[in-house]
Amino acid sequence: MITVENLTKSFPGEKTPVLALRDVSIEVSAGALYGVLGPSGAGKSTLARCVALREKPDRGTVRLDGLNVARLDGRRLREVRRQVAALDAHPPLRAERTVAGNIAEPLERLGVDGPQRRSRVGRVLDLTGLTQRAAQLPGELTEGQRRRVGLARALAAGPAVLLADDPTAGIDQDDAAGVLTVLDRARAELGVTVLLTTQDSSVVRRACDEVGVLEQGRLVEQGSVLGLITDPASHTARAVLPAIETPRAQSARYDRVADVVLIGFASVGALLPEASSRFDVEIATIGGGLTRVGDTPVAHFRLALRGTCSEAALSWIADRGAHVSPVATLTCPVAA
Ligand SMILES: Nc1ncnc2c1ncn2[C@@H]1O[C@H](COP(=O)(O)OP(=O)(O)OP(=O)(O)O)[C@@H](O)[C@H]1O
Repeated sequence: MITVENLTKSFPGEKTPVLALRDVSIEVSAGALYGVLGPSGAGKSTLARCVALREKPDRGTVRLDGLNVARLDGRRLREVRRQVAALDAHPPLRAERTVAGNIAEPLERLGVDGPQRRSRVGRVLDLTGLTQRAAQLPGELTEGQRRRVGLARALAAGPAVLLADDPTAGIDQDDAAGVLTVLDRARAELGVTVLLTTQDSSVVRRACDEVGVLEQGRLVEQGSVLGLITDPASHTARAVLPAIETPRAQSARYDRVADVVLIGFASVGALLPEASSRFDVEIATIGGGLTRVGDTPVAHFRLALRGTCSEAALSWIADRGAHVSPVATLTCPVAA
């Protein structure tokens, strides 16, 4: 578990210091995939560097499994550093060494013996989908494959925490999906706690179970992604859910209009048809759409209902766990 408390970090600026982090506190559960989401300059890399012990904060504490890292002495600090791996955007791979050799390098430096080294390299090659590439040289790989070699290197020594600063930057959608799959497998199969930073909300939607949103060095929101999207006004919901772009006039022809967030197979597939037949109301979807958050189907729809029991149908939908926000309907001007 990573606990960051009241972290503040500034850098010297031209006239006044640049406040990169302002009193930021986050909590990353053990084994979670936590995404720090924010625009360029929000302080994401600075936060990742402070957690990776590569940067010293002005104020505040970083605890790894409850241990305040600032209080550790030389030997203990080196041990803790070994538990925290950081993925570089452009991993420094040795051109003359094979993929397997590059992955083995950090283990060689740690003095891990031959058989153990081979077994660990084999495991992370498999985890990163690079087994077939083990004997190739970095120059023969795509950028996405090189990024996965970097991940394999970072994971080889068996860290407890992996910090991935913008892991999908500069690679195409397919390569990005490959990198996110590896991060998910690292968490699921090796129990690694992953903290990634990104400007791309689709990375949070596809891969993260927890999120912290940074804006101008401040944490404006954090929590589980599925929890935060139940409030359509949250930063996470606005970044992750399909947008509703329905002209208001379209609502006028209905008795009730509401925006709903439906989470999970059961509610997305069955709730609306059941409400329609139970209450004998017509339910039309006049905006929004479907997406997936991780593996979970999620809908953000604008529903328009017609029928005397429209209100009761909406209450029934809400009682079954959907998040319903009524939308005011326009009344049509009546011609004189
Ligand atoms: N070493 C440094 N010296 C001076 N200013 C810095 C330094 N590192 C970061 N900053 C400043 O701190 C602020 C936060 O930068 P940071 O790189 O953490 O943001 P970011 O959210 O990671 O941005 P990006 O997504 O573009 O990487 C920015 O204003 C940046 O210019």
